[in-house]
Amino acid sequence: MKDKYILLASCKDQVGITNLITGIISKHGSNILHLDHFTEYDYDNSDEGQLYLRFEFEKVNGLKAALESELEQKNIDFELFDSALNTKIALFVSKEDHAFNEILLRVERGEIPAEIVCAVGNHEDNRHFAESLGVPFYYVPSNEPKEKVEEKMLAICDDHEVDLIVLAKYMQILSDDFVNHYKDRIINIHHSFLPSFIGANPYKQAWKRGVKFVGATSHYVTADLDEGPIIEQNVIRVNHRYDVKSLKKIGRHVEATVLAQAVEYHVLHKVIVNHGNKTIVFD
Ligand SMILES: Nc1nc2c(c(=O)[nH]1)N[C@@H](CN(C=O)c1ccc(C(=O)N[C@@H](CCC(=O)O)C(=O)O)cc1)CN2
Repeated sequence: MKDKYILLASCKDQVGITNLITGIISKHGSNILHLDHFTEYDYDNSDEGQLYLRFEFEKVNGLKAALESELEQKNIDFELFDSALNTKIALFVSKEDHAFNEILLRVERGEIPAEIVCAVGNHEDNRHFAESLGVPFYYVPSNEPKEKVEEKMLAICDDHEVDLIVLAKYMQILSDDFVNHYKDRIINIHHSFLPSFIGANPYKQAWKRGVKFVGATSHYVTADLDEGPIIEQNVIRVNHRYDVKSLKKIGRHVEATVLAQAVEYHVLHKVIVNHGNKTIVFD
């Protein structure tokens, strides 16, 4: 497949933006391969809408610079990605392996177009599987002050030029400083259908509540625990016969697939985080 650019753009909704961008692309002789757009009007203030756009188009000399110049002049927020450059992922894990293995295997199979450059664990349990796939595993125990633990993890991520951190059931809360290093570039899998059951032990909370569905939510990580912009969710039916152990068992499959789908959306550059702590996930 030919290399291409992916453009994510957003601005105040107004006539002519799509025409402006398609005009620049076409003027450089590039073929538009995909185009998607969405306009959101505030529920309380229907006067001002926000336009979100996603383009895929052929790489052509001079086009990147021309687009960057024009979009900056027009105060359009944008990110321009080169499909030839794979996202570098750091996988963080504690003890549970289901989400960790799912991401490793999907990248290994080429189903998720990315490169897992390292794994970081606060337990040694998942070292063997990571190293069996050639992924360096760094053991960073969390029995030291959080600041020291995170200093080590940031250094590992810097050394590997990490673009995206994926928390595959990593069960330590990251500090504001750490999260700010990777704004909208840390994806977590929470083992409940948020906003239900935030925090620790969501399956125990769900069992006590007598729910008829359990679920999982993948979201960008912010300083507010489990409150970040939601990328993907799913649920599975349960009933009164499920104890907490059974809920956890059936939930593992949902957690792994929801996280994998969220990571795939991100590395395909299909996600825009809007100002309202929500996401637009393009087709
Ligand atoms: N800054 C953030 N860090 C993390 C988030 C997040 O949303 N923001 N998600 C968690 C994962 N997680 C739920 O999905 C989660 C993990 C652990 C706990 C928790 O309370 N753990 C310990 C305390 C650990 C600590 O103090 O570091 C506990 O059980 O008491 C709650 C939710 C990953 N990090």
